[in-house]
Amino acid sequence: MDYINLNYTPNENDLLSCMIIKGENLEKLANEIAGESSIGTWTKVQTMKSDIYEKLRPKVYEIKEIGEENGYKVGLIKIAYPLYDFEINNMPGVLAGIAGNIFGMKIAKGLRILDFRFPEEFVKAYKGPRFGIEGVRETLKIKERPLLGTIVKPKVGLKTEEHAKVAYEAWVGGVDVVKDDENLTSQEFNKFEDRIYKTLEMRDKAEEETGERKAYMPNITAPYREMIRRAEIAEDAGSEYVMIDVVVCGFSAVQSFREEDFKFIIHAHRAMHAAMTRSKDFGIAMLALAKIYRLLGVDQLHIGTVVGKMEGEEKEVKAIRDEIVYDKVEADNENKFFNQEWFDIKSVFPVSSGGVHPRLVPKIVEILGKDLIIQAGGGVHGHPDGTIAGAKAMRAAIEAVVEKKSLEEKAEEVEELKKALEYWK
Ligand SMILES: O=C(O)[C@H](O)COP(=O)(O)O
Ligand SMILES: [Mg+2]
Repeated sequence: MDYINLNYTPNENDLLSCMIIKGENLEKLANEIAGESSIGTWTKVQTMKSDIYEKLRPKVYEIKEIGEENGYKVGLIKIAYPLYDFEINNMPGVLAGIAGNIFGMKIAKGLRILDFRFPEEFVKAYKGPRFGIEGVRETLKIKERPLLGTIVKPKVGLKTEEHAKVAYEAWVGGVDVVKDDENLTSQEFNKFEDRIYKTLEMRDKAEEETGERKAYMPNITAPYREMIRRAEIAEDAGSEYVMIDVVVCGFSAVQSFREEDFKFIIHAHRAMHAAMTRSKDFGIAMLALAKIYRLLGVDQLHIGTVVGKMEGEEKEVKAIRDEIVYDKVEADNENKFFNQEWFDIKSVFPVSSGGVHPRLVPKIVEILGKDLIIQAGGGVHGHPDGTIAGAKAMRAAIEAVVEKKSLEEKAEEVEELKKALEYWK
């Protein structure tokens, strides 16, 4: 079987995949990757028919040697798969092919998927976000400025009443959205059912007192049926949002959840993504995952901060932002390897979270723009004067950006910001 065809020009209906591979012989490796991810195996099989080969075989249409590492060749390859290979609206099934067995092949000394190009028919088979940036802004009645979020801290341990009180303080201090942390689910000390009602009660109180829209993002991460049960509780309690740890819950759960009848804004936390995205040798780039989550239909997705505590370089994080925000994305051959059209699929609100505090806000907005949800956990609840002061300081930092003032200038007006700037150098 030969899947190499360097003269092939991808058809607009092909699903394309781009990856960096490492091995002794790039052609041989690319050929095996193409086969293993579609119709091939390690040997010729008597059951293969010529029409299967004709209709379903992928084509490796680009192989570019880009270097050498530990005696192995490193190359960038592109593969085109005919859509006929797939059940197109079954994301787990599709990934079992194009991002399945191939990572474990002995012959591959490195294999990192950088990008996919999803063709029109494929894109249109998915729901995409229900709300997108526009819908979220409309719900929260915030037109232009970045949204301010916080994560209740400590991550786990607060009792339900304490959790609701911290949320309340964050809201009245100026936070728009309060979320559970990724590892808070329904522990003994803070049961989901109690937490959601008590926290939403506090949301209502904060809305009344501030005259602003406030929202809570309860984490419904759990085995799927329990996730649904918790979503029903969230619906009953009057939450606009649910939060899902999308990587650990899995592609099947995320796709299914979006296909349910709920009308929630879905906040996607990406806990565990780095197990797939961080290694330069093996894995899948966050950009490729982000495109998948946009198709599946999350409304908000953590993409990184560049300047905060989590790994993620400026160009990469910006490229991820482009892929989830814009309708048409052009390849830059550095992080984005394909032009991608999103047709009617809505945008996803990018979320910058992890190690954020007021001093970092101007830089984050400079890099990623105003269509952003800026979240700070430690950067709110770590303020020397507590949560309300921390929320005020973060909100003032966002206002400074909007008003085109320096943080120092704004700090002259807002004592809490001044203190935060002194505390977090
Ligand atoms: O879930 C998150 O995004 C993190 O918990 C952020 O927390 P931090 O602002 O304290 O880093
Ligand atoms: Mg967290």
